[in-house]
Amino acid sequence: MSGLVLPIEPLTAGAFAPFGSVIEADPKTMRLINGGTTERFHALGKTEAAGEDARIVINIFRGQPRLFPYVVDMMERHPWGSQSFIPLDNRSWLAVVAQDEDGQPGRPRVFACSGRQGVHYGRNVWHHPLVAVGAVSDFLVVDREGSEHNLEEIFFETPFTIAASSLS
Ligand SMILES: NC(=O)N[C@@H](O)C(=O)O
Ligand code: NI
Repeated sequence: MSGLVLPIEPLTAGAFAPFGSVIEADPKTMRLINGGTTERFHALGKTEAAGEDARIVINIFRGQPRLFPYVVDMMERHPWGSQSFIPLDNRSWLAVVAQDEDGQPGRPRVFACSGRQGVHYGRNVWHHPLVAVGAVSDFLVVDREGSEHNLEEIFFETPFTIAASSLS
């Protein structure tokens, strides 16, 4: 296996806070609307789209399942906007993020996301492209479209490995 084996951590709002937010039906965010017939879990992610002609777009990403052990050899970030991933198939998946260290991604952290947990990556936060697990999986993806180039990729000299998905 290539390089350091990365542990898989449970996704919690606190652990993920340096990278963005967790998109889930958290009772602390809930407010009743529509005459009490609907629970609104409010502002789970604060989208950002910078640049003259920038706008937020809503997409569906159909991800092929990654094979494990999976080699994390690169990270990316979007300097001009945020990016949010919400699973549509109620299938567990992995979110891989890293702190910025002088313009480079630090050691990646791997979070196990349930099929009812999405994540919101803040603007310019290092992350690995979508890591679907187990089967082809659809995700609702909310991110930024605009004229500026919105993708920065860094490849590690020494890659990391996710040994096996310990997802149920
Ligand atoms: N390229 C693209 O839109 N996908 C990545 O940004 C990703 O994070 O999966
Ligand atoms: Ni991305």
